[in-house]
Amino acid sequence: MEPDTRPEAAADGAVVEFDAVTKSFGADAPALDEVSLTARAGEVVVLLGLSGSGKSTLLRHVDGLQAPTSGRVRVLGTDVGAASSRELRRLRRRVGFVFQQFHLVGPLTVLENACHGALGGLRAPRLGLPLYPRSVRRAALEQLDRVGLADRAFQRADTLSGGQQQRVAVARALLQRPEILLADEPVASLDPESAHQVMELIRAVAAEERLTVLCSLHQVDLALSWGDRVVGLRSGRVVMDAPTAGLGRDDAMAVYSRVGAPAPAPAA
Ligand SMILES: Nc1ncnc2c1ncn2[C@@H]1O[C@H](COP(=O)(O)OP(=O)(O)OP(=O)(O)O)[C@@H](O)[C@H]1O
Repeated sequence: MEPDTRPEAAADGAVVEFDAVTKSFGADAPALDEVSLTARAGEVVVLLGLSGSGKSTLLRHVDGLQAPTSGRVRVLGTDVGAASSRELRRLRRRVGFVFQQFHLVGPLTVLENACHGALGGLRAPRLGLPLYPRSVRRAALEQLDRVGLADRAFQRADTLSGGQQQRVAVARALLQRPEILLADEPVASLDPESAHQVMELIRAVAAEERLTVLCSLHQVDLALSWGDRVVGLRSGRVVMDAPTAGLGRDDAMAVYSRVGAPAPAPAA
């Protein structure tokens, strides 16, 4: 039998590995301080922490938008700090990103916004829906169907509700056929019902595609409902790393206590 030479196939199934990662911006206290964590294929990891605790910085290291000051980040077999710009571009094609503010192009149709998920794999920029290959348009429609919005395909994106726009952003990310999905406070701008729908959708696609999800949230209840694991950050340090099964709301809330207050210890 041929040996499995795929670089991403770590023996323990780890697809994201942070090893003593510190990220400093100038003379300020580091945004990430000796962070070590692992995410495995198909795992939904929720990041909790106060504003400024380092959640976005951590996510930006996973798709190589930022490189560590020290320590090592390894994602799908790529050492992010040592990768060439070509290797980083290749990595980013395998990592989808969903943002709090959706980042759709409002005047364009829902379908064209979904098609943007294919841009990383196309040779030239596409201006206008007809310039996308038919296969891309078909795949984008399938993803819109999956998020329940196929009937809105030819509507302007900015005429949709916030929850619907975020579902379009998920469809756009899925068009990339990512192996990792990063979500930076994806439901912070949504009402509770829409937030629930978006988290349910992310959870469902993670299960169907064995996607690894890293998602920052401010809502502890959503974290406990939808995550497999909670990683708590405080001032750039991991102060909690625990499975959600058996984790109580008060345990998770301890992440938000101020410096000096006790918090659950990181998992061994
Ligand atoms: N490009 C940058 N230049 C300088 N400082 C930065 C930069 N990016 C982040 N920081 C700092 O790093 C720290 C962590 O920021 P980060 O955005 O990662 O926190 P966060 O937990 O995602 O916050 P929020 O919940 O408000 O989004 C903050 O002190 C922030 O000011």
